[in-house]
Amino acid sequence: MMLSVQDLRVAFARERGAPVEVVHGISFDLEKGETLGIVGESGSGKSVLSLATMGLLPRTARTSGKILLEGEDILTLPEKRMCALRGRKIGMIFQEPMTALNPAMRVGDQIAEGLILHKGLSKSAARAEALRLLNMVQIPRASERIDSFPHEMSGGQRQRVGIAIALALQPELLIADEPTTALDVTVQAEVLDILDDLVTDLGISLILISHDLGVIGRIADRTLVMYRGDPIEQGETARVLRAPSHDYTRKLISAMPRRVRNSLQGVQHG
Ligand SMILES: Nc1ncnc2c1ncn2[C@@H]1O[C@H](COP(=O)(O)OP(=O)(O)OP(=O)(O)O)[C@@H](O)[C@H]1O
Repeated sequence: MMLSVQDLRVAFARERGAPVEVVHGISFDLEKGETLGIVGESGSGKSVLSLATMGLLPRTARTSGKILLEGEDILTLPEKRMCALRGRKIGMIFQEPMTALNPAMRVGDQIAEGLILHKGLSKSAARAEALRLLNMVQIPRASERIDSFPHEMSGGQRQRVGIAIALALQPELLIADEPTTALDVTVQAEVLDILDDLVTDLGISLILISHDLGVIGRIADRTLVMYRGDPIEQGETARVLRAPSHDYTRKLISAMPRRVRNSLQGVQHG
């Protein structure tokens, strides 16, 4: 088992009064090579859950339950050990690649940086690896683009660079928080397909977080639906889409464009 979250609760301390609980007892398991989609509206606790998994909750957070990463409980690990896991075992892909990338540094150098720092690669070996990664995320003319600055690339290409950076240290678990929300719909599909292929090829486990069930439905094996901090439904994505057991899930499904809904539910249409 890659990740096992067991009855996770997160509350935030306030200056006055009792802490406010925002995640109310979430449990799920994630196998190696599996993609779990977490869907829910704004404020449902998706980001708090992903920060908890990265060991990045603010000091005001109070937690209970367990987040076992290959058996080690992230909630009780010393910061030093957590730092070692972050990046190495767990990679993160962010919503807006422009804010995650350094605008003043060539993309190849940004990918190489982690390899030199954490893996002890020489400059030239790191550059060669950066080029391999850029090809892997299907950046066209990668040998030229390696020397581009982020602003010289399209949004979709920047997000691919973000994926390359996350993959550089060969993590076993990737967390992608709204990775395509900032992109055009056609580019969204491309980036999701690349992510899906990589996860399959490399045998990585992926947590894909989105408010959009259309995004989740495209690549997630299993889906967890969250509503105001509660896990209200969880199961195989195909089952959740075809036979949702909760009204809120039905609402999310009917909010999708019909064409997307039909294709995800496997409905034939002309
Ligand atoms: N540092 C914090 N201190 C206090 N409350 C917080 C903190 N971070 C998040 N919350 C609260 O936790 C709840 C869940 O927030 P979270 O960001 O996880 O939602 P989300 O589902 O990721 O929403 P979005 O899609 O808008 O990012 C919200 O009510 C939010 O106000």
